[in-house]
Amino acid sequence: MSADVLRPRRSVLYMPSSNERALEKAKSIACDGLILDLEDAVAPDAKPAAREAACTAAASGEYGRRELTIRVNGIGTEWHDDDLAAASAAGPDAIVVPKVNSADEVVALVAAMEEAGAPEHTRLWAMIETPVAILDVLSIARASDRLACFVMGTNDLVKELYAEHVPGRAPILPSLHQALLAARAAGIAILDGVYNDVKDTDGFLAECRQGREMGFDGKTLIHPGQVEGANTEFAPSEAAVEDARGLIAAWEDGKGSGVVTYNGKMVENLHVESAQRTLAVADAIGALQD
Ligand SMILES: CC(C)(COP(=O)(O)OP(=O)(O)OC[C@H]1O[C@@H](n2cnc3c(N)ncnc32)[C@H](O)[C@@H]1OP(=O)(O)O)[C@@H](O)C(=O)NCCC(=O)NCCSC(=O)C[C@H](O)C(=O)O
Ligand SMILES: [Mg+2]
Repeated sequence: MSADVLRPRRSVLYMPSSNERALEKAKSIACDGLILDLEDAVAPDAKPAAREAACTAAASGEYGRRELTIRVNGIGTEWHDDDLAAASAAGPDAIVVPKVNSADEVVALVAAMEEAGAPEHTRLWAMIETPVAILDVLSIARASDRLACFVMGTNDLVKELYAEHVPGRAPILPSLHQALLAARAAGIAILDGVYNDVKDTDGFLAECRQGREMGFDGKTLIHPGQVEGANTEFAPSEAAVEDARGLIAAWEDGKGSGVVTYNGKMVENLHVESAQRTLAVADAIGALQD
């Protein structure tokens, strides 16, 4: 397991880069990552100033352990090229590109980042939020070593499918699973989409739990009030850590046999590997400092 794959991404908060107060506040929010937005959350008139603010923030080194990313405007928009060039030069941890639709687009994005002088540590994160992306998601996931993460854009996906936002998300589960399969096959991280109702804590926590059970690494968020819940739901619980330790101990006690039981359940090598991953994730979270 590489360090990058294990980097905690339980809570990744979007914020409009045009909102100076929010950019300042973010320095003390306990999220694992930030997406400084230049796209949907920023009005057309405010985009040039927002671009400058995001790039200044990314270059400032003032966001501590938080993984700092900039979401540029989409390919083909009037702002995209300038956003990508400026963000590349600023050197955030990643550049998030909305509505990525093909492997060719990934290759072209990486070439443009390199041409604009993006430092090696600046990765590409691709938003998966259209039907065409879902239908070609494995080739997108495998298009470049610089692509480190998928971010689900569930609002755009619901819109494009003519679907509806419903509890349990049945209309988009096949798409979410398809993207998860591709991310895991390619060995990259994947973040769940946002929960729009910032006042509905129960609904938000239920959706976090669902995302974690499906296999997402974390959730994208739109409000600071969602951070604590995501941090808790996407971290292994104390019980899960204890269970993982017990399972590994039972396996080691029965060394030599291909299968043992723990708490009455069959344990094989693959369960041991899952338990080791749980402990590695818990350790990576435990090592975080503010
Ligand atoms: C959703 C909001 C518009 C709500 O704003 P507001 O009503 O002002 O919230 P509060 O009054 O509760 O705010 C309390 C304080 O917290 C700060 N704040 C609020 N949101 C953020 C944030 N995201 N990051 C940092 N700080 C934040 C406020 O400034 C208040 O601070 P203070 O004044 O000091 O008390 C608002 O939360 C918001 O704008 N959220 C982000 C929206 C956004 O970025 N949208 C775009 C990304 S989502 C998307 O596009 C998904 C995808 O593409 C898809 O297709 O699904
Ligand atoms: Mg979107």
